[in-house]
Amino acid sequence: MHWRDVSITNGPRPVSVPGQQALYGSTATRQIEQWAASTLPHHTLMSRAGLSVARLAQALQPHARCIWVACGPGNNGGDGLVAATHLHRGMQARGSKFHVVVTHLPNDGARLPADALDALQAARAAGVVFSEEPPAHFDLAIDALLGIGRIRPPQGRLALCLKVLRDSSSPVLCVDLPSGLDADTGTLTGEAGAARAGERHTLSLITLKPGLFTGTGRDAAGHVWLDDLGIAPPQSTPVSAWLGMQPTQATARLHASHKGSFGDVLVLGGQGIGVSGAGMTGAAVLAGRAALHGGAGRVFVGLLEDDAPHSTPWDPACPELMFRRPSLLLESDTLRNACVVCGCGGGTAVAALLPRVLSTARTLVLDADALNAIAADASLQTLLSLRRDRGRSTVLTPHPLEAARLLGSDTRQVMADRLKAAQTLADRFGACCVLKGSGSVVAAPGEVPIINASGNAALATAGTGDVLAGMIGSALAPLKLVDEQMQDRVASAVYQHGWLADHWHDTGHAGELSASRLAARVRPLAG
Ligand SMILES: NC(=O)C1=CN([C@@H]2O[C@H](COP(=O)(O)OP(=O)(O)OC[C@H]3O[C@@H](n4cnc5c(N)ncnc54)[C@H](OP(=O)(O)O)[C@@H]3O)[C@@H](O)[C@H]2O)[C@@H](O)CC1
Ligand SMILES: Nc1ncnc2c1ncn2[C@@H]1O[C@H](COP(=O)(O)OP(=O)(O)O)[C@@H](O)[C@H]1O
Ligand SMILES: [K+]
Repeated sequence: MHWRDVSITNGPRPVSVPGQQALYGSTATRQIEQWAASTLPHHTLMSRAGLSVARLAQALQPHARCIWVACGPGNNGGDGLVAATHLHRGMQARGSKFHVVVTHLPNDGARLPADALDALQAARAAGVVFSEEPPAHFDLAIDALLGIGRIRPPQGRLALCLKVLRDSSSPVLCVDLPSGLDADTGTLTGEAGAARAGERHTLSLITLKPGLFTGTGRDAAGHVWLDDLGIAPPQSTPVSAWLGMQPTQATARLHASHKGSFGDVLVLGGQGIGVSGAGMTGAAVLAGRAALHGGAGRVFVGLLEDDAPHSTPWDPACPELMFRRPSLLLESDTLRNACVVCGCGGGTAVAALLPRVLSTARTLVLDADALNAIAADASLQTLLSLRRDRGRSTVLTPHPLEAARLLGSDTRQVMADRLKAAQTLADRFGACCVLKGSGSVVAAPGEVPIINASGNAALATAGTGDVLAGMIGSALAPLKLVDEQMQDRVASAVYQHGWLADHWHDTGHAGELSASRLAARVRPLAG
């Protein structure tokens, strides 16, 4: 996601502050809204919301001649009507070439909410122009059709307006949420799909919502802005998720440190071409390189089903990697003491190692084929679930299909509620779970999940998940008692992974992003 800074002295601000931002789902937001409304004069929140929308619209398109405001049947539409009234007054003062057009879509036979009705009457009294149809051309559209209210599948004029908004090559400013986006899950209702054509902005009101940052939310929302409307959520309101935007700078290492200070990583994976005919050696090498660049003191790689048992594998681009036969590694202290990254390119061969790995490794990152093997074997699931009680730490790094296999569901169900899928896996297996994809979710047992704010589709290329597994391995390797710090530490690695993709072209001409180039850019995390 690219945050854009627009100069506004008060009101909305761009969401680009490092640290963790609280996200509140629709239920929590409604609680905050109702609590705030009960302490303020009637119509205050909608007045503030509409003014904020109008100001941001002006800042985004100061020279717009025609602004189309699409207003729905609820309070989101009310916000749009207040904004339209402010914009209309401003445009009127500039002359006859400038105008605002409102398309208002009340529900047949249903009453407008009181605030929205007031806003409609004020807009009419101010002389705002209403039209049944969107104008043929507009320089900016304001999407005030649907907000955090209940969403039904759109039909008729509502569906048509949504399509015009989603196809618009002119900028669109969404009020609170892109209409049709579920605030809690980031799934989008309606057939038109996420906008692809023009610039998109979303001004989130009172709270930031999880759905803006995961699943299809990021594409639908574009640049996200927040105006809290002067409301600080009460401490008692539970946070639904955190938006993870960790700093990535490494701190200087102490002079009096040695390679043992930074821990060992042991990568088990990379099945050779052997009997199956499908070689995936590179996956383990990528994880190993990432772990090394991520600051691990030593990195061992155990390749599975070695093709040429008497040859000595090595990585010419990264000769620091130490290759060992898995049979030796499984019997060594390294398995117990290192952070073990297991499964990258593990193929079918990894299943045989898992009983020993699950019972012995102190800290374990399970990726790819290790997850598939566990999904297919109830006894491995039991071993995994027992690890936490035995004082061992585990990270699962599934992409949505791997998550679906572990959950016994399908990818559609996982994507329908990514936060829930990640949290279910974390709670069920007593492990930290990174559900990968746009807006990766980092969940831990009994903790509020973190949605990662960095990364983009340049990462959708083979091997970047192996790099992430290695990065998490090096992030956890130096820690002794990791459980308390685990989720934040893992989230920092996930953030750096995405950050590197977001800043790929900042430092010269490195060519397009590939997994091996990505691994080479990894740096040790702070702390
Ligand atoms: N209250 C406050 O203090 C503040 C509120 N604020 C603003 O209010 C927004 C929440 O307002 P809201 O609760 O009215 O929900 P919103 O999403 O606007 O409308 C839901 C309506 O849409 C309708 N509908 C849904 N699908 C449909 C379909 N397919 N076809 C047709 N109709 C459909 C649905 O109809 P129903 O299903 O109930 O029949 C219902 O009537 C929030 O996002 C923020 O922008 C801010 O101003 C801050 C202060
Ligand atoms: N569109 C995207 N936006 C953000 N991150 C993405 C996107 N596509 C892929 N990624 C990230 O790239 C990595 C891909 O991992 P994975 O699917 O396991 O690939 P592989 O198995 O090829 O390594 C994950 O960290 C994922 O979150
Ligand atoms: K909206």
